[in-house]
Amino acid sequence: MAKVLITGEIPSEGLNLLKEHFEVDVFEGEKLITKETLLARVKDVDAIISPLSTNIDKEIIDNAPNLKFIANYGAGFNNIDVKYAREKDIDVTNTPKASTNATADLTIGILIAAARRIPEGDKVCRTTGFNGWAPLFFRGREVSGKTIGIVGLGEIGSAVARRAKGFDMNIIYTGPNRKPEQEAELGASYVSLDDMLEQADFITINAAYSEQLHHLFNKDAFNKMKETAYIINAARGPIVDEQALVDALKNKQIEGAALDVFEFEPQITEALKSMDNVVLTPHIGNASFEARDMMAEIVANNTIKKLNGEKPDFIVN
Ligand SMILES: NC(=O)C1=CN([C@@H]2O[C@H](COP(=O)(O)OP(=O)(O)OC[C@H]3O[C@@H](n4cnc5c(N)ncnc54)[C@H](O)[C@@H]3O)[C@@H](O)[C@H]2O)C=CC1
Ligand SMILES: O=CC(=O)O
Repeated sequence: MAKVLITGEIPSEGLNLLKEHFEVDVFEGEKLITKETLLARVKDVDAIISPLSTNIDKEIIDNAPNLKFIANYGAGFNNIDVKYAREKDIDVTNTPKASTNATADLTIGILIAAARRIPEGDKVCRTTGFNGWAPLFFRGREVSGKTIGIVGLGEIGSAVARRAKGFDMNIIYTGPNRKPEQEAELGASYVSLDDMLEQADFITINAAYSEQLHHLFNKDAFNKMKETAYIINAARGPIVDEQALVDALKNKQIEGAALDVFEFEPQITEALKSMDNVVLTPHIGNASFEARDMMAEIVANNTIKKLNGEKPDFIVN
C-alpha cells in the first residue's frame, strides 16, 4: 500500500478519503512540524501533503527516495523547491480557486477595518469606554469613490476588484501583464507600480510570491504613497519590508495598514502590535470552513489520481 505523509492536520473531508486508499501518517503536533521530524518521516513515503507552512526543500526531497508527488495545501507554493522537485520528476500541485472568495472577503474586511478603525473602536469600548457620540470623535476614511490599487489581478485580486466595484471604487492594477478580460468586466485600468503608488488610496497586495517581489514595498515605495493611503497585504509577508512600513507609519508617510501575512511569519514585528492604525490577522485569508474543506478534497483527490497513475490537476512545476 502506498504511503502518504500529511505534515499537519487537514479537514476530515480529505483525510477520510485518503485513508480509504493509502497508509496515512499525519503529523498531529500543536506546533508546526520541525525539519528534523520531517526528515525522519519522509524516508519511505510516496507522497507528501504539505500545508503551506511546511518548507519542502532539496534536503527533504533527497531524504525521500520513493517520493513521486507533493500536494501543497495552499494556493501559494513558495514553500516548496518546485524546480528541484521537477528535476527529480516529482509533480507538485497547489489548491487554486478554493481560496478565492474567502481571501477576497478577508482582504476587503481588513481594508475597511483599518480605514474605519473598527478594531481600535472595539478596544475602546472594552477598555476606557467613550464619552458619547461627538462630531470629531473617531473619524476614519470612507472607501466609496476612492481608488483601490491591486498588485496582482489574479483569482483573488479579481475577486477583490469585484467587491471593490460594489463599493463604487475606482480600480487600478499592476502586474507582469495586462488582463483585458478583467479590464472589460471590472472597468479596471492597468498602471505602472509608480503610478499606483501615487494615485491609490488603498493598495492591496494579492500577487503570487516570487523573489522579484521581495520588499516591493520598501522605503522608496512608501515615500511615493499618499499620506492618507493604506496598504493591505493578504499575499505573502516578505513583499513588505516591515521595518520600512513601521517607519512610514511613524513618520505619517501613510495613514494605516492591514496585514494578514508577515515578513518573518509566524513572528510579527513588535512595533506593529502597538500601533492603533494597523490591523493584524494571523494568516487567516482562506480560513473558512468552505475553503479549507475544498482544499482538503483537492489534495486528497489529486493524491489518489497521481498514485493511481493519472495526471493530477493544478501541477505547478
Ligand atoms: N492570506 C491568505 O490566507 C492567502 C494568501 N494567498 C496568496 O495569494 C496569492 C494569489 O493567489 P491567487 O489569486 O489564487 O493566484 P493567481 O495565480 O490566480 O494570481 C496571482 C497573480 O499574481 C500576479 N503576479 C505575479 N507576479 C507578479 C508581480 N511581480 N507583480 C504583480 N503581480 C504579480 C500574476 O500576474 C497573477 O495575476 C497566492 O499565491 C498566495 O500567496 C492565497 C490564498 C490565501
Ligand atoms: O496563504 C494561503 C494560501 O493558500 O496560499
